[in-house]
Amino acid sequence: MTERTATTGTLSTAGPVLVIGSGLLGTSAGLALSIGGVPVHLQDTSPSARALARDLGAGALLDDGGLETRAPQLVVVAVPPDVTSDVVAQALRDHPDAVVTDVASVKAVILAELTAKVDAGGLTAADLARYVGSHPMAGRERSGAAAADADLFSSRPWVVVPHAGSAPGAVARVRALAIDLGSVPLQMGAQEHDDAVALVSHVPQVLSSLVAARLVEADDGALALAGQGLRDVTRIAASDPRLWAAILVGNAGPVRDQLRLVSEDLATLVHALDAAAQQGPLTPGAMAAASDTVRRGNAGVSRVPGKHGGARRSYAEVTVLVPDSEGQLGRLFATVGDLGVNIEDVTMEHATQHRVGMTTLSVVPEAADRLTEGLDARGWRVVQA
Ligand SMILES: NC(=O)c1ccc[n+]([C@@H]2O[C@H](COP(=O)([O-])OP(=O)(O)OC[C@H]3O[C@@H](n4cnc5c(N)ncnc54)[C@H](O)[C@@H]3O)[C@@H](O)[C@H]2O)c1
Ligand SMILES: O=C(O)C(=O)C[C@]1(C(=O)O)C=C[C@@H](O)C=C1
Repeated sequence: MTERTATTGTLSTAGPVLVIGSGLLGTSAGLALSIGGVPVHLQDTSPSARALARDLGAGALLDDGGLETRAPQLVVVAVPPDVTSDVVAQALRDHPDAVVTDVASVKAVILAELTAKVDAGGLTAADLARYVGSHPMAGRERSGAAAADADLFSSRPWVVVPHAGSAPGAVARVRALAIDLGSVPLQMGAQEHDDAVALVSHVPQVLSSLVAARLVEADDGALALAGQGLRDVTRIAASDPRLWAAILVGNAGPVRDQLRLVSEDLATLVHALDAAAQQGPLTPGAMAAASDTVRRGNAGVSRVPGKHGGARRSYAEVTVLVPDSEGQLGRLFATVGDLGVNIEDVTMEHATQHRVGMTTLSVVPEAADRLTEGLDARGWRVVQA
């Protein structure tokens, strides 16, 4: 977690802000707002979750007394998607002067549930005008306050999802929150959002989980060969099953549609590999189908935006063998800094049998030779590509 001290009055969000749900997202938002000098109140059905968020510096608790007495101006609901509409509706009723947003990963189902509450008389249309859904495209595979980070939202897209009746002032306040937390706000309708995240977030989660699930009964011998490819594909397979079950069923139609397309592609490849397995690798069509799978993936991955949401830039990679002991990685980074080179990205692969890590530094191509020579001259073992 990032250690930063509070600064007063640097954000445009007016407090107090009430954060309901003090897990990963709520605590991260509470930390960033508190550091920016905005008073934050925390609520959570779990006493231990809210106490942990308070102890980490994300805000104050009702249980402790001494809360800022002014009513909240903004409520941020950061609870699982399946309970979000109930919590949003209660917040709209309890805090009649506040704008209410939620950060759930699905949007259309929550808006439909809130609209149904208006139709049933449990909420007024004027209440609903103060609600603007949102979704920061930032997170990680761990849940709870302990994984929170004040910089979680930094440079990430934050989708602001107004509905037809949202008050313009409410939309502006949610956009301001996104900017205050370091994000880049984008505006979309609920269904447009859900279709987009099915493709870029929900299906990747399913496929990562399915690949990792194949490992459950794998031999230890096979697992000992695991390299960076497997680690890259399975990082998000460690995500919370309860949260993701609610996300997947909450966006069932768009996720099903994307998975059907993936499953058609998979069936084509399986068919070609079946022919190669039975009739030999050079059986007509097999190479074409295999290469097409990877080639279409190349075309897709080249469209994934790079760092800070900009166009993906090609970096040169310099791989260095780093002894797996205290301070070695810090020493490597310090040497790279002394050489005047900026590290754009870094990945580590641990050799399973030796106490050494392969550290791959991504740098701008112009710096690669200087870095390689400089590290070599200072005794680092640079692995030639
Ligand atoms: N995890 C991610 O990467 C990520 C990213 C973007 C958005 N989101 C969305 O943010 C929301 C929160 O996710 P998270 O990862 O912080 O989950 P989390 O499990 O870390 O935290 C959720 C918190 O909500 C509390 N809670 C549950 N029901 C409640 C209720 N009725 N009232 C008050 N508190 C309640 C839980 O006790 C828990 O502390 C979800 O809707 C999720 O879809 C998650
Ligand atoms: O980086 C991760 O670990 C995430 O899963 C983050 C991620 C994503 O898919 O980008 C996951 C779900 C959220 O709704 C938003 C962000």
